[in-house]
Amino acid sequence: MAAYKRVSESVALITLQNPPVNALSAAVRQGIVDTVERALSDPNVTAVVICGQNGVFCGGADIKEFGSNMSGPPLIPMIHAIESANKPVVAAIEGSALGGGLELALGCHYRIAHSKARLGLPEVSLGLLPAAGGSQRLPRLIGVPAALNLITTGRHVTAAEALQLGIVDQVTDHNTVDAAVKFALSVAGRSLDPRRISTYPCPQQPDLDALFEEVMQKVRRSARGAIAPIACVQAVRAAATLPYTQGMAREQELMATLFTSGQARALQYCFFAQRAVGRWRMPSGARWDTSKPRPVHKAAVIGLGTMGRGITVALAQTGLSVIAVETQEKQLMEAKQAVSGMLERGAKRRGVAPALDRIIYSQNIQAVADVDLVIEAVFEDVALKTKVFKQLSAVCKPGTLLCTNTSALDVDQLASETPNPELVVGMHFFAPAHVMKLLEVVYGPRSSPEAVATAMQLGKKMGKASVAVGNCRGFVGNRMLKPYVEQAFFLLEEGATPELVDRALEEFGFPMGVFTMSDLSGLDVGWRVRKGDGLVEPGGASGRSARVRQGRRYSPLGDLLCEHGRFGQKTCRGWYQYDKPGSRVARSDPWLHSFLEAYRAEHGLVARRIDHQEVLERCLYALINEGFHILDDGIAAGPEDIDVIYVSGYGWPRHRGGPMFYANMVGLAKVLERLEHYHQAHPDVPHLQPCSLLRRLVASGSPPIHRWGEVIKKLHSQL
Ligand SMILES: CC(C)(COP(=O)(O)OP(=O)(O)OC[C@H]1O[C@@H](n2cnc3c(N)ncnc32)[C@H](O)[C@@H]1OP(=O)(O)O)[C@@H](O)C(=O)NCCC(=O)NCCSC(=O)/C=C/CCCCCCCCCCCCC(=O)O
Repeated sequence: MAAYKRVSESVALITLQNPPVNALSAAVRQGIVDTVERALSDPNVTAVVICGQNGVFCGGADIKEFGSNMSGPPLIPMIHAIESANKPVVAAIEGSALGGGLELALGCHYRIAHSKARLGLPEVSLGLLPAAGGSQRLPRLIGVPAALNLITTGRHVTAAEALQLGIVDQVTDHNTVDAAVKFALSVAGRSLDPRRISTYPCPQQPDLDALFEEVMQKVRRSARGAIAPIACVQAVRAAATLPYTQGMAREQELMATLFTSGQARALQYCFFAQRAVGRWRMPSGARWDTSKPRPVHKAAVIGLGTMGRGITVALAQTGLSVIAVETQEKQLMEAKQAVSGMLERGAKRRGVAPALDRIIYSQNIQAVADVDLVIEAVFEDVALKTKVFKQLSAVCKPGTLLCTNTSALDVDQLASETPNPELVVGMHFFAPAHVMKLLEVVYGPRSSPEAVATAMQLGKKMGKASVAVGNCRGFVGNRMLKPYVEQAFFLLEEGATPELVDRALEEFGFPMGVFTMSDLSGLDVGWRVRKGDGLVEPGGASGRSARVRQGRRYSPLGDLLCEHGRFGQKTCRGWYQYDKPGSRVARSDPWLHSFLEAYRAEHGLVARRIDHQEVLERCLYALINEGFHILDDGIAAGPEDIDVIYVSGYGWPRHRGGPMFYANMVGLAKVLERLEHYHQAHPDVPHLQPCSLLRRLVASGSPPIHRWGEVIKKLHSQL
């Protein structure tokens, strides 16, 4: 809807009303059409101001409408009617002007923004392009290079940058609507011809072809198979080379392809999934809306290794006071230097002062006595972590939340070592912790809803995609990773190379394949875990038992590489070879290929031809199958939680929506059939045995993903 009011006698004030972000639903579009017509036909009105209620101009087209039959007036003629008006129309931009919201503003003759407003054309992140004239008007207004940057990245700009780019005409620190009304009165009666952006020629750009070629190459590289960024470049090219009307036709043509694409569905699902995980719930019935978080002003980090340093930076950048504790003096000094460096670099990038004075460093755990929350990030050793938790319980003031950053240990066990297990949760950050978006908040059977709410709120403040999950081995992300990596090892045994497996996964859209990832994170990490699980036998054992452990198929390949001192990038040798320690350039290693041949010969394995499809099906379906187990066990509340974890922390291509969404797109019956096929071929691999939830979903007619909850009978947990 849109409200209409006359202000200052001759200004028509149109207010978009669709909380919370005034999205351009059918009713809002109808409201705009009606009120603009009314203003233009009223002889007492000399100018028009369009604003949004509750301090938000407009969050763009209503994304919820995209999946349905769209009715109501279309955006393009509506914006055209505004641009062609014979009275000045001024957009008063507060809060956000995004997507269709900014396109609406670009149709206005003038734009006044509040200094705190953000503007952008983020359609690309929804698998679309700015198809209400945005791809044609923005380059005409600010030039091709700047428009390409905004439209292909979807980034939001501040009002100050928008002013600098020429997107807005004025920025105010005061009441935006008042400023816009005053401005509208001052320009009433002036010729509007120079203000209609669609009539502008696109600013001349030397060597246009070379520019588009360069941008297209860059976009293709970073898109990892996403089609919308490429369509965005093509649309801007149309703006730069064609008259406006033809450019608009091209914009529509490109949009028609994107609008119905699976990628757009996946990306729009991700948008809503990211918001849905904030509405967490636990098997006990505790929920986000009934659990009150505690205020956290002061936090502590225990252990300043790589993870502890990143967490310290993330907390300080969020505005908290931080006590950073490291008992080893040398390590403390190194950490102090590293943390300061990270804070300084981050502050420089964001144009703010570094938060150095928010951190107090100490060698003494007693220093954390008055903090509201502690994050323990000491070495991954259960005895050490237990000792730290006992010390913290004795030192901290009553009610302090105790969080562990463990990635593999049992959160319940640590909680049981404290007198107040209800105050214990896992906060599983991902390295580097100040950069990576994902945070798994792990609750145990005795974690209080208040503790979970506090950790979730802190994660949100830190700008993390925070997902509440139950406690189990590997939580959600690493638990699903295990069968994925396992399949990759088996594929090597059967005839694949690391290069082949990685290429298939990278073509699917992962930033790096499983073996490149393993080299980056260090092969010794998994080796240590497997040793702890009693799986490693020196020399890989021999005879029939060599490839069987604990009654199931096992590949000792990773262990054997570690025995050769091949730990990945840090040792210049792993699944690939590297020129220097830490180098990111993975080169094929003939040694590895000979090693694989010798290994197969020793174990009587005959290499066969393996294609990309098999790599994808075996690795991805095994991972997805584990996702179904996780849902069945009640460890994740819904498929959205799993998908947000994989998209935010494990490099799953966003335009494929996350593993559970992908399974839904492929078709659950197909995933089931392929798992059955592979399990028949490899009966000694339990991870390939289809999960009963997957069978139940298929038997229920494969409902759409938002209705899986009806089949996951009840949220129960193994806790
Ligand atoms: C920055 C925000 C605006 C606000 O952030 P914040 O304050 O943190 O709040 P959130 O939690 O994010 O959001 C609050 C709730 O609001 C919901 N929300 C937000 N934005 C929208 C929206 N645009 N539509 C619907 N709902 C929205 C959000 O989900 C929250 O609710 P809940 O918690 O989930 O219940 C931030 O929200 C934000 O960034 N929003 C998104 C901004 C954005 O991406 N905008 C672009 C939208 S796409 C667009 O505008 C496209 C325009 C082009 C024209 C489209 C024309 C379509 C028809 C063409 C058809 C042609 C093809 C024909 C095919 C054929 O031939 O058949």
